[in-house]
This record gives sequence, C-alpha cells and structure tokens, in this order.
Amino acid sequence: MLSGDVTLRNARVHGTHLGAPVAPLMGAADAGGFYRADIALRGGMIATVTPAAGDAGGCGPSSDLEGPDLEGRIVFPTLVDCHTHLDKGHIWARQPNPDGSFGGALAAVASDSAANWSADDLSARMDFALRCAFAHGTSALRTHIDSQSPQDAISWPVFEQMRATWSGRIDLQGVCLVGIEALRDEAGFAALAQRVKAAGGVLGAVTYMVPDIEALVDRIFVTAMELGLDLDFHADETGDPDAMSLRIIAQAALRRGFGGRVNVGHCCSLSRQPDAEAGRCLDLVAEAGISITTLPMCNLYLQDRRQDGTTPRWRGVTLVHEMRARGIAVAIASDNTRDPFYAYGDLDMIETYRMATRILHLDHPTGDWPAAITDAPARVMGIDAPQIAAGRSADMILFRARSWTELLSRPQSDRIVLRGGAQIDTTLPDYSELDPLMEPSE
Ligand SMILES: O=c1cc[nH]c(=O)[nH]1
Repeated sequence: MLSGDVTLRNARVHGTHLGAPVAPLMGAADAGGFYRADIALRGGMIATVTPAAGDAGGCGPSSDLEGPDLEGRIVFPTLVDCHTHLDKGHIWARQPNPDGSFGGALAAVASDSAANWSADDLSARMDFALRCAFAHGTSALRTHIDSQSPQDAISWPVFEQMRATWSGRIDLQGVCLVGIEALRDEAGFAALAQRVKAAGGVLGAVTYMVPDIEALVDRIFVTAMELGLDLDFHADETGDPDAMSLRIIAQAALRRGFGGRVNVGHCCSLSRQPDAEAGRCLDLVAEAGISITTLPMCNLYLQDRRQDGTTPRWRGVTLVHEMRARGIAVAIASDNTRDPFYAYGDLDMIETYRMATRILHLDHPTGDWPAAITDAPARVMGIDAPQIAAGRSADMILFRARSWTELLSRPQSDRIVLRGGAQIDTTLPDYSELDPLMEPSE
C-alpha cells in the first residue's frame, strides 16, 4: 500500500493536469502531451513536482528520492464529475426503460419516484453510487435532483445529509431539476428556489420549445439574480433541429447581464442544425461566457433510438470541437447510472473519458481535452481544479499505462487512488447490497 512521505519517481503527468505555471518548467512534453515528473509527497500534500531526475534533460534533485519508480506510468489528479443524477441511480433492476427511448425514460422514472423514492431508498442508492465514484478516483461531483413537489421535500434533505457524510472525500453539489413548464407556477417555483438557496444549491431546469419558453427562461434568470444562485440547464436533449433553447438561454444571459455561472448540458440538437445556424448560436454562448457539459454515454444511448428495428445514424452528441474553437469551456460528465435514462455506467470518469474519446474524436491530437474531466468541470462547479501541483492535497490516480493508447484501451480496473497521500481501498460495492431495494413496487 502506498502512503506516507514518498517521492513518486518518473511519473508521466499531462500538461493540463500540472497547471499553467508548472508545465513550462518541466522540459519537453512527449507526443501525448505528458511530462516526466518526480512528485514528492509530504504530510499528505504534494510538496514538489520536478522534472524526473532520471529523464533525459531532467534537472530535478535526485539525492533524497525515496519511493517507487513509476517507470513512466501515467498519474492523473482526482476527477470532477459535474453532471450526474444520484437520485435516479441504480433503479434499473426494479424499473427498466421499456424501449430505451427518452419518453420511456421519463415515464419509467416518474413511476419509480412516485412509488419508491423514500429517504431510505434515496440514501442507500446515493451512498452506493458515491462509493463507486470515490473508488474510481472522483473527488467532486454535482448531482441534479428531481425537484417536483412533493419529491423535493424528501430528496433535498437526503442530499444535504449525503453532502455532510461525504465531506472531505467527495465535494458534493446539488441542482434542482424540473421541466421548464414548472416555472409557470410562480409561487411554487419561488418556494423551490428558496429551498435550493437554503441548501447552498444551484438553480436548474430542463428546457424545450414550449410556446412561452423565452418568458420562462427569463424568469429563471431573474430568480437566480435575486437569490445570487448559479444556473445549470438541461437543454435540447433531442435530435429535433428546431430545438433551440440553448440560444434562448444565451440571449437571456446577455440581456440580463447575468453575473453568475451558467452551465448547459446536452445541447444535442445543435449537431442536427445547419452549420451557420449552429455557429450563430455558439457565438452567443461564447459571448455570454456559458460553459457546456457533454454527456456522451447517455446521449449515445438515448438519441436516435429507433423502434422500427433500424440502426441509429448519428451519435447524439453536441458540437464540442466547434465550442472549443470559440473558447467555450466544455466539460465531460457521466450523467445517469443504471437507470431508465442510461442502463449502464458506474460513475467512473475514466470510462466516461474513454467513451468520449471514441464518440467525440478527442484524439489525434488529444490537445487539452484531458482538462475536460478536471479543470473545466471544476470551473462549472466553481471549485479549485484538481492538479498535480505543489501545495495541493496528494489526491491522485496512478495507472498501469504509459501512453493514451495504453490508458484508453483497458478499463484501468487496477488503478491506484491516493487521497491525502494514502492509498484507498478501491473495491467496488457489491450489487447484491441493493437487492432489498429492487423488489418491484405493487
Ligand atoms: O438525461 C437526462 C435528462 C433528464 N433527466 C435525466 O435524468 N437525465
């Protein structure tokens, strides 16, 4: 077991995980953007990060290097998952999606939440999911919380309890999730916004093209400004090119001069629109300083799902390269886990990044995409980005891989996770633990 004051010698650290001031001091990066580094851990913190002493051209101190020689294996900081749904997680066995469609998911979740989402049920499933995320190396996570009444009164206290229980291991944030039409009930939404504010949460909604969409989006911005809350939307999770609520969100942010953070997830329909139309929308998103979160696994699963036995023709994901070209911050996140919106998943951000690389072509070159699971989601959440940098807690993941092809070809089930410099137990919870919760409801 790794722990104590050691130096991890001859590690490979990606430039985006070192932090801007450090990378230029580290010598030359390899073709994958990795630097060879010696990482000294003292008292649970990273004391120094220096060019690997044994590396050609390295200039780091070599005399007091005690600790394992990683022989060029990759070290990541811990990871940030900024868009999940802990409240729905792991219900698949009792409430599957009958046909894998978006509509099927909505109906299945509505039925399961009405029948089963007690405080005990939510707590057990959320804790299970967080133990998975922790074992995989996640240190911060934002969850959306279905917040239609009366579920909000059950789910938000559970979330607050979970956040306290997990404090110091996973930094938890909550966002309320309601359909945008819920804002027609002004008093009801005002009460929900106060609940979210009291919990230190973020205001959110699912946006789609209802006739009064502009007024409703405007209302959520006004509410967020009055209460000093950030915003996080689900927008345009459809292949319908006429779904343009992302543009309406950007226009509202600009019109209102919104000073908080705005993040928008999904935005699938953008990639079904003519290039010029999508480009105009993205110019507004860039101008408004909005960040985007792409959810490639869930979108691949739900979008273009056909009921006629034919094969899907598009990948369901948004225009991430066009966004980055405009300087828009793009985060990658897990989304749903073993629920009717996504039958699979384990809150493993390495799986998510591996899938994102294939689905979104985040390779050849990799460029700064590794920041999409550390720096970019940390910005979405307004927290410090995990980094391999002096003065940071020694929170990191060690892989038995030396290049992107080695890292992304295997599930990395044998990864070592250090928290505060000590190796944690990465044994995943057993699914059978959930069996008592999975009896189908009457
Ligand atoms: O992808 C989605 C959309 C809405 N609600 C979810 O839980 N997931």
